[in-house]
Amino acid sequence: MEPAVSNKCLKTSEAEEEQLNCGLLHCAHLVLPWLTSLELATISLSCKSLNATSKSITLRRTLDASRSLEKIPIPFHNSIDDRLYAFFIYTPTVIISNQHFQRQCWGSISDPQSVHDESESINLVDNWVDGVFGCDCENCGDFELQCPCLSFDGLEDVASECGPRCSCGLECENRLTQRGISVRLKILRDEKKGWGLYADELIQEGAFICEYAGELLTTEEARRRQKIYDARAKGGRFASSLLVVREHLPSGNACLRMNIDATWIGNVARFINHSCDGGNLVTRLVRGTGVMLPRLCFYASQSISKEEELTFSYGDIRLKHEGLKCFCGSSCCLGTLPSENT
Ligand SMILES: C[S@@+](CC[C@H](N)C(=O)[O-])C[C@H]1O[C@@H](n2cnc3c(N)ncnc32)[C@H](O)[C@@H]1O
Repeated sequence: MEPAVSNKCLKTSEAEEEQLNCGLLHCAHLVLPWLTSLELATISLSCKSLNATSKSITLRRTLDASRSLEKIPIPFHNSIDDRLYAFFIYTPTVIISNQHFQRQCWGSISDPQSVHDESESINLVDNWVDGVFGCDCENCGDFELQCPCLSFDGLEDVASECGPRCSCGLECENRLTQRGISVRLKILRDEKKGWGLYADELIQEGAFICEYAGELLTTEEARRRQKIYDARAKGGRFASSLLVVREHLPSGNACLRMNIDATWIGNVARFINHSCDGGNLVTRLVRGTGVMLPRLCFYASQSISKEEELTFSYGDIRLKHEGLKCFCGSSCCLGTLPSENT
């Protein structure tokens, strides 16, 4: 009789163990997508099942840098080294700097809706100007009817769109940049420049590519971070993405300054590398009617073929003596990347 009793005990404990493993695996699927790449790599060493879960999360991360926050997935490809993807928090548009927003679910097998729900809690910049009302056109795209939001002031680097108080919806023809990325892109690794953004289809001249999204910083905070980034860049293997946008009046005086840092929180524009010849992109400040801050948007300055890298000029000024080496490869390359005092 005795062996039968112990067999029964054994069966119960095996069943319990299986149940425990199932529970652990379920927890792992919920928790691991919230980890950074380093944390994920560390935990994957602990046991076989966590290793397998980490691998499937990593694979899903490489397939879409935008975590389904854009309409079209934007994959990573790397044939240079062992980095499978770049880790950062994704935001499709500019957000107010938020020290508390440090984690985002990425690579989960569950519905990507979880990222959408969570992104709604991101502090988006939605700054309305009091007393400004929007248009009430039936069709803003009808050129004859002249939507008042389509003001043309003759400046090529400024554009206007319908805003939050207009009666039209997101499908309005005059809200192109608000609908997000609609061209196929991919992120490739280069031996000298690190990650870069590439066309994954033929892109027509003038097409909207993406906004430069990131954390909106005060000038004081931008200066503090730039010092840290400069020190880290000297050690190699660190790329920062802090952009200072200055809008100038026709007199030449600056009237607006925005500091956008996409180093930790941003979108795929953070992968656009510099080219001394100006590259194939132009930037334009896009203002929505009744919205205080414009958004910096990239457009194709020429037709861009599939597999071509998307680049623009970071500027003309080179103030830092030990500037980073430039590998843009253009015939007019100046040898170092532009650098200004933030
Ligand atoms: C906005 S990020 C671009 C994405 C970056 N390559 C990465 O791996 O994340 C800017 C950084 O990319 C690198 N970079 C951009 N353009 C470059 C170029 N023409 N030559 C060398 N490095 C470049 C520099 O490290 C620069 O600080």
